Amino acid sequence: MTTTRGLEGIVATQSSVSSIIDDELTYQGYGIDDLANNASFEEVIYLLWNGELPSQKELKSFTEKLASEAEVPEQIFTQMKAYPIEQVHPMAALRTAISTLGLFDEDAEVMNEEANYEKAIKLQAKIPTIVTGFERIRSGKEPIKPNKDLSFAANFLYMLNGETPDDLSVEAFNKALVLHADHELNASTFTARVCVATLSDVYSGLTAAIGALKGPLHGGANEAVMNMLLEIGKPEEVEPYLRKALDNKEKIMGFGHRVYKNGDPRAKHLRDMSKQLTDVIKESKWYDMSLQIEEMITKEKGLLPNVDFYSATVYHSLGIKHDLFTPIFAVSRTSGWLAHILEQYSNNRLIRPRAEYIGPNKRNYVSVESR
Ligand SMILES: CC(=O)SCCNC(=O)CCNC(=O)[C@H](O)C(C)(C)COP(=O)(O)OP(=O)(O)OC[C@H]1O[C@@H](n2cnc3c(N)ncnc32)[C@H](O)[C@@H]1OP(=O)(O)O
Ligand SMILES: O=C([O-])CC(=O)C(=O)O
Repeated sequence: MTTTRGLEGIVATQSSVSSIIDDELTYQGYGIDDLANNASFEEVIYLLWNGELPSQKELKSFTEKLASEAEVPEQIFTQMKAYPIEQVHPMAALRTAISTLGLFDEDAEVMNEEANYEKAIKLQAKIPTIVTGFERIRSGKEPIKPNKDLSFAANFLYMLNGETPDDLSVEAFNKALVLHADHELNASTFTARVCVATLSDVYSGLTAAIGALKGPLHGGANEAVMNMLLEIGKPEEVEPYLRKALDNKEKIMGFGHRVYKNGDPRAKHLRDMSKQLTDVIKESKWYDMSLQIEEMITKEKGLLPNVDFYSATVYHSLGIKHDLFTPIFAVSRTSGWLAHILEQYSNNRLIRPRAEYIGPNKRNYVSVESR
């Protein structure tokens, strides 16, 4: 038996949802640059789940269906109000809320293609309401009901802040959602597939995926990037901070990638948005510091920024609290997780690899009195 640490390079499944070939990312064959520059997030969800971009008519009815499912059972919010809210990370709250949501779906255990697609719609529609509702509750405010007349991106910002967002914010947020929607067999998507490959239900798959995204080596890195920038504080501190971190062999959040060795194709879009948005809020120092960090880490370690690096300053510029960055990643990635869950069900086989045993040799039990 040979083991491959972290399953690096192992091809564990076939998928038509998204591909990374020669450092190029596509969703169902459409290049990420094309989608990021042109598509609405609603179109991307439809594409990931159906394999084709929607016609105008299909998009209209899909968008209406999503909007009609956006409210959540009041009990979700009642339960949140009972959490020890000041110690609860929003990703932990989201993980619990998605699991709880399953309790209120009478079809949670129904296992057929149509029922699973319906559950996908419900989950994608409700996750923004949950994330924003939690933020409102912990800020001592009431959750805001979804507005059916707004796009997915605009409605998220509206439910978060209680105001109709400006066009630039909506455009930037929509682009961020498109860029984060899917990414082949990343750790959280693999987690979702492993879970549902036991023929467990969609809610379990999504709950498992959220747990995997939460960690700082994966989706949690975007919050960690902002924490690093805050800790550094000002441009002149970048060099000494990084020098110390590198000397201590610390990981620099937002850099490196298991698959991309020549750079993450999503990063340039986020870098451009970060420049534009930090200028708008007159806090260009965050962008300048990010560039400085990029230059030094690339020069000294040969590492390039991943999707999490510049998304941090994009979300910060949109006035979003830093511990909501990863839940926002989850709102977007739910579309990809669900596409993979539906694909897994459609051609399922239990996922069960082997472990190379490195424990003690076989030995005999010794009774507790003789130990
Ligand atoms: C959406 C996403 O999930 S994107 C990734 C988000 N995560 C991060 O940004 C966290 C920081 N980055 C990392 O920890 C890693 O680059 C990962 C987890 C993304 C990829 O990890 P792996 O493919 O396992 O690479 P691994 O951690 O083995 O790194 C290889 C070498 O590069 C170094 N390295 C990799 N990333 C970094 C980093 N961000 N900072 C400093 N050194 C790094 C490692 O220390 C290691 O060096 P060594 O060979 O001297 O021990
Ligand atoms: O693919 C990965 O390993 C991590 C990543 O970039 C993502 O999930 O978007």
